[in-house]
Order: sequence, then C-alpha cells, then structure tokens
Amino acid sequence: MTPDLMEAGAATRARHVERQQAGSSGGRSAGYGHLVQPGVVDVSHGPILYLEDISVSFDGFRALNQLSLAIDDGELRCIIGPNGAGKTTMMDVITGKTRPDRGSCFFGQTIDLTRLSEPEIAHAGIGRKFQKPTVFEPLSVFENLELAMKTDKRVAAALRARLGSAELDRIAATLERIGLQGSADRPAGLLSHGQKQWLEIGMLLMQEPRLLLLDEPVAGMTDAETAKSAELFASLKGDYSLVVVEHDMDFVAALGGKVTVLHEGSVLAEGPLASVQADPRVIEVYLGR
Ligand SMILES: Nc1ncnc2c1ncn2[C@@H]1O[C@H](COP(=O)(O)OP(=O)(O)OP(=O)(O)O)[C@@H](O)[C@H]1O
Repeated sequence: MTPDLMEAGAATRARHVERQQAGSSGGRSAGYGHLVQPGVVDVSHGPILYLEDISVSFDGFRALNQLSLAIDDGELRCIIGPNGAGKTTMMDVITGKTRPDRGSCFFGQTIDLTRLSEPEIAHAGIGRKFQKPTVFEPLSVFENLELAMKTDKRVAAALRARLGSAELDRIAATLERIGLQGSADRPAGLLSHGQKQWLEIGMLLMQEPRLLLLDEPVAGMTDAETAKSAELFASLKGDYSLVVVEHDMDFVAALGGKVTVLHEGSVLAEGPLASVQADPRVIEVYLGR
C-alpha cells in the first residue's frame, strides 16, 4: 500500500470512529449512513418525515422559504401548488439532492437527512419516482423487478444469481400488487405508459422503502389508468407512507387524505381537499387560474 493510501485509510478509520462516537451519544443527530439500518425508522412519535424551517436559495432566489411539514407514518399526502412553488425542490431536499441553507429534515425521530448522501437516504428507506418512467425496456417485467431487488446492480451478474423462494414470492406479490401478473414475461418496452409507471413503482417496492416520493405519477395516463393508479396508491397507504406531487385534481380527490398547498416555498394551506379548494388564498394563487 502506498503511503497516500495508508493515510487515506487511517483518515477513513478516524472518521468512522468519530461518527460511531457521535452516533452513540444519543440525541437526534445520529444520522450517519453506515449507522442507518434499512427499514429501521423510529416513528414512535407519529411522523415519518419532519421538515422544519427549511430554506433553500438559488442565486438569492428563495425556492423554499421556512418550509415546515410533517407526514405521519402510513399517510398518503398530496402536495399541490402552482409552477415554481417549490415542490420539486422540497423532494430534492428530502432525497439529499439539494442541501438546505437552513432548517432540519428528519426521517422518523433520529435520522437527520441533511447529513446523509443520496444513496444513503435511498438505503435508509426513501424511494423516489420521477415523472418519466425509467424501466429497463429490453428486460422483461419480471427481470426489472428482479434487478431492482438486487444490491449488485450489474445487470448480467444480478440476473445470473439464482433466486430463492422468498425472493420469488416477493416478486409474485409485487406483480400482483401493481396489476402486472399477466405481463411478467413481456419486455418492459412493450408496456403502455401507465403500465411502465406501475412497474417502476413495483421496482421501488422491491427495495422495501418506508416512504415513497412520487412526482406527478399520473401525468400522461389515460382515465382508466389514472383510476387504476388511485386504487394502487390507496392499497399502498398504511403499508407505506407516500408523498405525491400532483396537478390532476380529480386524481387528488380520488386519493382522499390530507392535501398540502405550497406557494412561494412555504405551506399556504393544509387539510382535506374540499377545505383547501374553498380557501380564497388557494383559489387566488392556484385553483382559480
Ligand atoms: N437549480 C436551480 N437553480 C436556480 N433556480 C432553481 C433551481 N431549481 C429550482 N429553481 C427555481 O426555484 C423555484 C421552485 O422550483 P421548483 O421546481 O421546486 O417548483 P415546482 O413547484 O416543482 O414547480 P413545477 O410545478 O413547475 O414543477 C422556481 O422558481 C425555479 O425556477
């Protein structure tokens, strides 16, 4: 080993010890990647996600402005608001893509998301789906789910490894959940847009997340696909926590539950859809347009 590498190794070990000491000191700041076990999220106080006073600026422009928000464990929350309200930036903060200038962002009671990298946040149990489906088109539906479950993401190696019966059962249960049990052997590229979106949700589920962040999941879907998506999401609620950013008010209505309206980087209104739809401030900035 070269002296440089030895030095780097020593520095890494020192950081490891430092982090372990920080982690064992109790308190809320134990959010270090290798100490976060997947699926182990302390929701004893209710919320699975807790944002407090989050601000993010881009070149002096405040995309998030002292945003505070709490999502309960098992809740399905819709986030609505006009273009530029900060919805995507909020998702970016939760997943570690954007670091807030100030404020705190906790996954359960103890996991400080502002101190974790994007892969560490995914590993801790937060899955994100972007608007456009990103499935592996030449692979079958089954293989897409299989690959999503594997930690070794090199396609050939992952698909060569034999599946155990527990893994086969998990894939079968997910196929059923996303309504693609009859399409397991179809190449994903031949699926409809809606089916690709469901497959991608299935791929997220294979990673056993606790919280799912979904960005405009029904954009571009047919009415029938949108209705089926509402059923799927309703079935996920309770087993998972979901945060859904959506502009389609019929879909939001079909999902039920609490709605948060963002405007200029903070919460303008929150409550059942009917009450936020009747709020004159919401009508003024968003729904009345
Ligand atoms: N990387 C960036 N650099 C500069 N400005 C940005 C950046 N990302 C977002 N913004 C700005 O921050 C504001 C909030 O953007 P954001 O994408 O979070 O809004 P949104 O509510 O998701 O909007 P939409 O409904 O259009 O997706 C916008 O004015 C946007 O132009």
